[in-house]
Amino acid sequence: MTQSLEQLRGEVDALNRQILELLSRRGEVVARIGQLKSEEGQRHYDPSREDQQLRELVALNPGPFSDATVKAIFKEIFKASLNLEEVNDKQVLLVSRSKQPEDTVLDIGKLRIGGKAPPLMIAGPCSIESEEQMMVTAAFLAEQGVSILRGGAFKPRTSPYGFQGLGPEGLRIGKQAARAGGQLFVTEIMDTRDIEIMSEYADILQVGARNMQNFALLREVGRSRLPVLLKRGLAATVEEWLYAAEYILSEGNASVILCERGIRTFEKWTRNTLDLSAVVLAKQETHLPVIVDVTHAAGRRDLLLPLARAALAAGADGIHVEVHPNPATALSDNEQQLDFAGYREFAAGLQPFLEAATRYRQS
Ligand SMILES: C=C(O[C@@H]1C=C(C(=O)O)C=C[C@H]1O)C(=O)O
Repeated sequence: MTQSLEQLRGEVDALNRQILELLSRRGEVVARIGQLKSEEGQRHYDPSREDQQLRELVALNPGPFSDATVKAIFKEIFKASLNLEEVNDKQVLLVSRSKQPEDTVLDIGKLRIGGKAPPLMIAGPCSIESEEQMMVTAAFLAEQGVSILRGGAFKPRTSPYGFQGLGPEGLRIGKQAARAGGQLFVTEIMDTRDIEIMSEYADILQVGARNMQNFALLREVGRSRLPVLLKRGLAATVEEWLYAAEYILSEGNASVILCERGIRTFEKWTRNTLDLSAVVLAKQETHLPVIVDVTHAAGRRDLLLPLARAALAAGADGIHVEVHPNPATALSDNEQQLDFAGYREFAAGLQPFLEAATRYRQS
């Protein structure tokens, strides 16, 4: 019996349709497996399960394809399935753009952060040291148009013997100074037990780099209704950073600002390495505002301005920089904070870039 080419091709087409239908059904089942694994916090990739299937398929292989070919084809199917599981997993993240395509814009007091809003400046000393220090700084920064005053009352110090901050008294001073300067006050929370007192004084809660994966703290600030500034951990991948933000959103607090502050690398000439691709990625993958802390990224004053310019060009929604009336006498980070003259110069050098970024964002 001779069959025409056309007939045989017709048969192949029908088989293709069956294979496609089976593959699609398989994809749906795999996606369900993926969902279960996500819920249980399990890894998606499971080589022993893949191996078990390959063995069974080889044992059943009737030919004409060789065992190696069957294995290669199925490995492709496993790879595609794994992609499907992971894509589905990403899509359910509340922080992701696929969940919310439009930018999150935070309205805090009179301030807007994110979206098309002009990039803003967050500045102030590393630690709150005295009322005078904060009042003078707030007044100077207000005159410079800085809308958010920073200052730590609880300090995460490498050594337990380092200055640990003024605590509640520092919070009171920080808020008083910010109000005098017409600014919002952002300060770091380190302990879940401080949430009440923090809520009394802070306009924005900062979760510091060292606490980025303090999951209890993330959940606690997630249950609060205050905006949260979430710094990226010293050695955190972008994925870990975004999952940290997810903890906060998953508790019902959608007011999160991401802050890239440099990561640890082998480089010694800077304190940390500013990861601008993380800024771009975070802007692309999430709908949250992203700011850049140039002080901690560089750890040296001479790099602050070029890095801040680069951050704005990369799409940052704001710049965070440390300013102290007299850095030489500061109780922490005295190598890297700017004095007032330094800030003036920094702000003047950044101004054209801020204006360009503002125009670009509104175009
Ligand atoms: C679907 C699963 O997840 C992944 C995909 C597999 C597949 O496509 O068969 C097998 C193992 C995992 O790498 C699973 O674990 O069953």
